[in-house]
Amino acid sequence: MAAALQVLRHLARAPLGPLLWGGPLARLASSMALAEQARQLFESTVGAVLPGPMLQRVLSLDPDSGELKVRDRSFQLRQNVYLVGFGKAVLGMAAAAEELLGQHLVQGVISVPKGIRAAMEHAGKQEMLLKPHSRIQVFEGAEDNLPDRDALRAALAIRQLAEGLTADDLLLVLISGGGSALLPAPIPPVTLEEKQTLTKLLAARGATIQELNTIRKALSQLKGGGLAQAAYPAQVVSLILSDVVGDPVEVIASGPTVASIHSVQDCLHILNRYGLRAALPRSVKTVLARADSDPHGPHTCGHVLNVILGSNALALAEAQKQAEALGYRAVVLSTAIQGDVKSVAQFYGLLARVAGARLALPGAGASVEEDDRLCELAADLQLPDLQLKEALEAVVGAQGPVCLLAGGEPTVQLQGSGKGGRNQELALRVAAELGQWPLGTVDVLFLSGGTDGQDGPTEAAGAWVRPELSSQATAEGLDVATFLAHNDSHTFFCRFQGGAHLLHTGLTGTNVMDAHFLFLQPQ
Ligand SMILES: Nc1ncnc2c1ncn2[C@@H]1O[C@H](COP(=O)(O)OP(=O)(O)OP(=O)(O)O)[C@@H](O)[C@H]1O
Ligand SMILES: O=C(O)[C@H](O)CO
Repeated sequence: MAAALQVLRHLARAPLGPLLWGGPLARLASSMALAEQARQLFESTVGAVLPGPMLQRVLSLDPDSGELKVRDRSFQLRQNVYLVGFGKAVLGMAAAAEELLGQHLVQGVISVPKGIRAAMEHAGKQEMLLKPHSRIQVFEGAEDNLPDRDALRAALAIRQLAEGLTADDLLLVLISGGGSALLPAPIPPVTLEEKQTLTKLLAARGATIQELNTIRKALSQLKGGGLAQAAYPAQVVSLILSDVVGDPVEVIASGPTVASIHSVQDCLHILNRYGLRAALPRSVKTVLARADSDPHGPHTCGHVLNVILGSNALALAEAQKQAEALGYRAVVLSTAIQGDVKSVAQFYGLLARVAGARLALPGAGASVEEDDRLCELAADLQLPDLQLKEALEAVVGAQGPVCLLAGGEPTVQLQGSGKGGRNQELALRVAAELGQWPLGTVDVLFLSGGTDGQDGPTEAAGAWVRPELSSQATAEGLDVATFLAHNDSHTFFCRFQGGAHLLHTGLTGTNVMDAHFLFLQPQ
């Protein structure tokens, strides 16, 4: 990485190319207010992964022959399709699937978050709702993303439907983030309450989603390939909307149609790591001990086709196209942003400084120390797909407005009892970082938004900030550091300039993690 920056320092001092800034595209870019462009770009990002368009990209049905195409695979339909689904985005996915399948759909059961139908109705999003005489039965449950009795009822109805299928049937499985909590079917004698407690403890102690879902799979009848097994010998097609970095089908919603490859030893390591092994309920120990000597071995899933329908990468690819159409030089930095929100904010703050300096003074750039520090921050975050060198090269070559795009899911270690979400907290922390640097003649805006439209337990999707935010807030009597110390970013943004920096979309009906945009515009 340090070598990459040496090259960039050289590039930064190279003679200027033709001056593009001031051309027609750039004029278009400057004609709309930057904040409005950021908002519109976020909407386009979400629009690319809405259930309807996503399904239509992957599925097509020939109404005459009844041939269903799923990417390059074909299935002959003869009113033999059943549908199950679980996840935060599944209501809209089911509506789109029912519309497409028509009379071929015999019956369906879906498990979706409590209150989602009322919220979609309230927002006037008819396309996210099932038609009045739908063949799909809807269960709502898992309030606060935790498995509950309602979700258990849904899971049992889904299992029953799957178990009744024959070799002539096709089961369409719709999966999205939040699916684990919406499909709880603990293996007896583990109870729902015991599973809920273990899940909560693991999450509170900082277990990753990979670790959490490894444990969930070991204790569940339907996760880790159990649903596919229940549906055998029917053919199974799973359509998956990814909310996990890297789109691992075995992790998303705990992979109900993907054979689990984890051993009991893997589970014990995880439970040890979080200090939970000693206090395990007897039932959990019994199920783990039984799994070790299971004569049937892991579930086999040869009758299953798993397809990723949509992801953060797909959403950002659309954002990149839209930003370019607005006259920006747009680069996708990473779709795997993870790590503590403080480190992520430091990274974006310094990135703005380093990139801004290159844009303002193409022959000079930032200091060697700043370049090196940026590399260190990037290395600490361990982002497998980071395109830092490419992004900085693009800045040097742009000589006009630049938009750096990224996605993922940073984590917030909650210390205060304030109201916020990881996107609003990230935006506020980035504002505090930006306030430290003299960015001179470059206009900077950073936006962070959750693609599901709800950031933490707030009504906002996220927020956008500029370098002058901290000083403007001080003038309004608001101290950014105090709000951050209490994880109170939402309260801050509600008060600051009357809430003008909040990103409000309402529930979007989709969910592919978060999107981050960094805009840099020479003045
Ligand atoms: N006061 C707060 N400040 C900052 N972050 C918070 C606060 N309260 C909750 N959070 C964060 O919000 C997240 C939970 O909210 P949310 O439901 O949007 O995320 P999620 O469960 O990961 O779902 P999704 O991935 O679908 O967005 C957690 O990451 C949590 O740390
Ligand atoms: O449901 C889950 O397990 C998480 O949202 C990850 O997909």
